[in-house]
Amino acid sequence: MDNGGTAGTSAIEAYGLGKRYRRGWALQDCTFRLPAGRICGLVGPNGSGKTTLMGLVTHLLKPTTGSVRVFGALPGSEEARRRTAFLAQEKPLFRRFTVAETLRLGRELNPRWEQQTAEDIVRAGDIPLGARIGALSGGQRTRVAFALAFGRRPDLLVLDEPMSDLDPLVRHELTSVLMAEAAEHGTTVLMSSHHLTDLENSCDYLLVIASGGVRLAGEVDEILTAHTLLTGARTGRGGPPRLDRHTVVESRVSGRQVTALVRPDGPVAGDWQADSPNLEEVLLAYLRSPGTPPLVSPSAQADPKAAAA
Ligand SMILES: Nc1ncnc2c1ncn2[C@@H]1O[C@H](COP(=O)(O)OP(=O)(O)OP(=O)(O)O)[C@@H](O)[C@H]1O
Repeated sequence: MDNGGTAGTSAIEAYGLGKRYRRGWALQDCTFRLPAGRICGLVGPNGSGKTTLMGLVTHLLKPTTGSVRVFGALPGSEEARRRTAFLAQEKPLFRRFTVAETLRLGRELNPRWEQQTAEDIVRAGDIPLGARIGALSGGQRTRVAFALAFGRRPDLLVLDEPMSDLDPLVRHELTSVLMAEAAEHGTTVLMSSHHLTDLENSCDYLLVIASGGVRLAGEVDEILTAHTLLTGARTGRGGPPRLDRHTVVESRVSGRQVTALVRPDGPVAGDWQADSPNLEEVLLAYLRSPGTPPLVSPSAQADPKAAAA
């Protein structure tokens, strides 16, 4: 992958980041690092602060506590604005504009605009440039919004549930567009979604937030290999021994069978069948078990100096 000379650098570095509204905290003590060039899924229950975090990264919101940097710059700075594109859930496009007029506006507003990239994305969806935005389907509108975002040639693309209103086929197709464009240009993507299978198919990095901050952060492969799915019998001779040594993320009993997702600390003894979990199993276990100690892999650990530089 071409990282555009950004390999090893941080796209986002957040330290103790928090946002409080009158009614209370929307995001608290959020500390993580997103290395440049990654496609990162942002996961959390409703109301856990995903949109708030994206607002802080894109300078739509100001933090109450802590700090955040985008490629080392303050989100409100000229550099961070130039390098960041944000696609909000509502995808604000002018319904009366044609697709061509929409792209022309993108060109006029953005010095780094790449007309060819934007047009290619639109054409690949067989959308006529003369069509009015208001006459497009939801999937076609999302494609035009993607074209606008990628046409800006951002180094960081922030997407708030970009596929939420699309059917599975269009979601699958636009996920491929997103991955191909990001890989070609070395774009870092931070994308919130509740579709865990979509994330499994597109993301190589993961950030899970829930009340109280970051629950999981790091490379998908690292996160998966840190966990084991154990299955054993609940009672009787040879039943599975206790798992005290290990971090038990979640343990469920179904009939006489026990299933446990654990972060093993050394070999697991006893009468367990051990399997590798998939990403959906890990994510669901963490979302259901907010008390589990967080797992932040070394590449996702923020440096307080870099986050506040
Ligand atoms: N402008 C605001 N004023 C007051 N409270 C707000 C505001 N925006 C968000 N909140 C509150 O902050 C919390 C986090 O909201 P946020 O939209 O960031 O969550 P989310 O994870 O994106 O949720 P969802 O998955 O439902 O989109 C919620 O309790 C929400 O009610």
